[in-house]
Amino acid sequence: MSHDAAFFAVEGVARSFGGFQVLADVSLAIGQGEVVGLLGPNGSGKTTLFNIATGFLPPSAGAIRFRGRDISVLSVQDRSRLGVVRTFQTPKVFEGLTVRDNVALGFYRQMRAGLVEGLFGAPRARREVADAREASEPLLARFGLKDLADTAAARLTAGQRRNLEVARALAGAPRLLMLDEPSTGLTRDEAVALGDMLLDLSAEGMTIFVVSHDMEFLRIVGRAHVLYFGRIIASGTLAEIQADPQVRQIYFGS
Ligand SMILES: Nc1ncnc2c1ncn2[C@@H]1O[C@H](COP(=O)(O)OP(=O)(O)OP(=O)(O)O)[C@@H](O)[C@H]1O
Repeated sequence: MSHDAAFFAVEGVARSFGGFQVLADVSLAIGQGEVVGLLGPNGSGKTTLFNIATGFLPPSAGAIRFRGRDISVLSVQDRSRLGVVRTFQTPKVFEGLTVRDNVALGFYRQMRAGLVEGLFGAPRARREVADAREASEPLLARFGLKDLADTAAARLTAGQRRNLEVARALAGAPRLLMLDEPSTGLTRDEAVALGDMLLDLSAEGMTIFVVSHDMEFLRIVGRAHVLYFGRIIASGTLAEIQADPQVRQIYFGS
């Protein structure tokens, strides 16, 4: 698969909170179709980098480029419309809505008008709601959620919630799928199943950027970067990173 280095790029990103520098001059690039990991100990700045990449936080310096365009000033919604879609460390689902409607909401950005209104009864949006629910069915099936489609999301297990969150993200037709600690809270079997699912998506051409410190889960990445105190200290294949003396020292403690 050919990798276009300009597909997604973090360029010289820095971020401070108060006087505390959390990210310092971070640059990395992801080619179209790649699966790239971001590792690092707790507090090294991984989630902050994700928040900056997706528009939840502005950087203090630097830029985010997507498909050649500087998207740094765009809102979360505008980035999502362009295809930069993320999941969260703690899955964000609408507890009171059914599993099906949680996935249906993921189709919202592709709709002309008020899916949210439609879910709450405005007649003019009902057609779109019906369409979104129908479009959700293949994703529900793919993520093993078909039998739970009419269940309130609040009743799901941690693994099911994670699958639901990823299914909803996919409903947004991402070009770049960003996952923050996706194996957290999953059993080993669930993590393996989710990793296999992401490999399938990658084989279909999806570009994936994943934060994780779960080395078994990270088998899915082609390359990874290691953050330490807000700087990238190593980049390469997982094997290269695992063999890096500095990474071994700070990350594995040996
Ligand atoms: N809004 C904020 N205000 C102040 N400090 C913050 C804020 N967000 C993050 N930080 C600090 O920035 C540092 C990096 O946090 P971040 O969550 O990005 O790290 P992380 O690598 O994702 O860690 P973890 O694996 O624990 O999630 C931490 O010291 C954190 O306390």
